[in-house]
Amino acid sequence: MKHLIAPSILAADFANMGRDIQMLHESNADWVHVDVMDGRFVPNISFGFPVLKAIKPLTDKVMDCHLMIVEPEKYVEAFAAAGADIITIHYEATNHLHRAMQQIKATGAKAGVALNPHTRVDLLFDILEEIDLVCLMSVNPGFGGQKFIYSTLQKVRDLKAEIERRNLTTKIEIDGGVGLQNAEVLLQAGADVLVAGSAVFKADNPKDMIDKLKQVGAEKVI
Ligand SMILES: O=C(CO)[C@@H](O)[C@H](O)COP(=O)(O)O
Repeated sequence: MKHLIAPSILAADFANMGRDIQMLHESNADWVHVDVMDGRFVPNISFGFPVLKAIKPLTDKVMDCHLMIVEPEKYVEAFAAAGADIITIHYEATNHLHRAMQQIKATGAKAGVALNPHTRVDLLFDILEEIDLVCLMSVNPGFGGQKFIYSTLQKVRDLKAEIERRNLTTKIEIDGGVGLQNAEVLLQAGADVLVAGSAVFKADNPKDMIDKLKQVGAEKVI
């Protein structure tokens, strides 16, 4: 499968969000990555489902919602109703991951799990069949513009090997510090989706940067 690019609107200009979504709509981006932060699970507050609801009608791109919030189960239906196509919750934020995956899928959305940099990928293996997307955090969640944590690479390889061994369709998404400097090595390790915030929105030409990230075409070898 050709890899997908999901620009993170955490790095967009919040005063011109409509303009930035229009830019993504016209671009070759595959998904729009929506980072929801509550000031409790992470030490930052971004935006919630009212913003998702406002941007949803502006594009038909997949809305990839990453909930960095405590008690995510309380808000799954609200995010689905606001237009989330993928709802990703944190492993570290729930005691009932299997049930939460079922809850998300019951809304019609795809179900994702995000792992903080310190959380082992094998903790997901018992319920991997239930997970549509694993988002491996390659920075500590909460802020854009951080440095990529290189130990993520081995996690990508280990997870990819397990997904292929079991012939599953679970996608691997990498989130944090991703750009042209590490896209190729991430794809070689087995990544399917690259989230890029600063790399896209701080570029002189964001649409060109999206094209460049899409063109990184390494053969996947594990
Ligand atoms: O979830 C997060 C941060 O918590 C990410 O989605 C960042 O928004 C990615 O930003 P860059 O590292 O690409 O600037």
